[in-house]
Amino acid sequence: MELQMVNVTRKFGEFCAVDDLNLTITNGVYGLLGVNGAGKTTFMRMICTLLPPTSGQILCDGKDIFQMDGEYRNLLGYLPQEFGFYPDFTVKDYLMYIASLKGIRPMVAGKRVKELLEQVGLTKAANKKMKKLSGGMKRRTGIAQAMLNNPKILILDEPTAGLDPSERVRFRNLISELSEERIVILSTHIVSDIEYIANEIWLMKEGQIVQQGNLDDMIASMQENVYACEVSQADATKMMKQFKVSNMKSERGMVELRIIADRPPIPEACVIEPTLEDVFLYYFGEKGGETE
Ligand SMILES: Nc1ncnc2c1ncn2[C@@H]1O[C@H](COP(=O)(O)OP(=O)(O)OP(=O)(O)O)[C@@H](O)[C@H]1O
Repeated sequence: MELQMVNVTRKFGEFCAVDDLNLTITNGVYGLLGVNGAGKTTFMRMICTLLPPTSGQILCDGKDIFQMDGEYRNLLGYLPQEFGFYPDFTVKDYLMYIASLKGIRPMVAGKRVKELLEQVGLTKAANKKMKKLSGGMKRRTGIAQAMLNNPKILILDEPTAGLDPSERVRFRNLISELSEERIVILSTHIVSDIEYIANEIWLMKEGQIVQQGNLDDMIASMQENVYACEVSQADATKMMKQFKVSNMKSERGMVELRIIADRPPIPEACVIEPTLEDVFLYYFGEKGGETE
């Protein structure tokens, strides 16, 4: 399976939300990382045929997805940022209902729902009402509905938003498990989600992919170093204005700073190994601790 984006652009009036994207996507997990408003949802809605590009084409194994119609939708599973459900439906009824909307026969659907409830760890909650579920359980139900038709392309828009750390880890593991033999594209602005599970990372800024590759490629693309140093509170305040500070931690009256810069911020600073969070700040952050 291959998805190809060829000069894909989406404008809203004069505003360009997605700007001339060219990507070739094969099986694997792709992490779309960007600040709010970067164009992630617009990008995903186009791949799901919910929004046509203003210009350019999206091809699935060489065929235009907007012309494939039902054939393409059968290949697709989508978990939107906010997914609608009837609060009084039980988890099982909700999944059976979505299965019927997807045209899955009741006999097949019953078996599939059972399998998926098992896979997402919701067997015991099958008869719980949707309104009684925790945030993590709701998201797991959301992923189960996206997986009903065993899609070859799975699109997850901010799947871990609002989850607590243990739910987030559990959800990440689930996504990794589901990623065998399919294309999974997930968007987030939570760096660690991507760091752990994406084979390829796309950094999106103002509608463009400014950098793509695996974690090592991302780190290698940085033209600056990451430095660690320990300074007084007064110096830390000054340095915050001067440099991109990716972390600060106060300890024993001193402040440990993690700084992204093209030169040592102070002579004693030592170079340390960058993380994806540093890369994110390198591309998106500003000096003075402000981010876009
Ligand atoms: N229907 C629309 N009409 C006008 N502008 C839109 C529309 N949809 C999106 N935009 C604009 O396009 C830009 C990209 O929006 P998009 O929702 O794709 O970003 P995002 O990266 O998903 O952000 P977030 O993380 O906040 O969801 C934003 O500036 C948004 O205001």
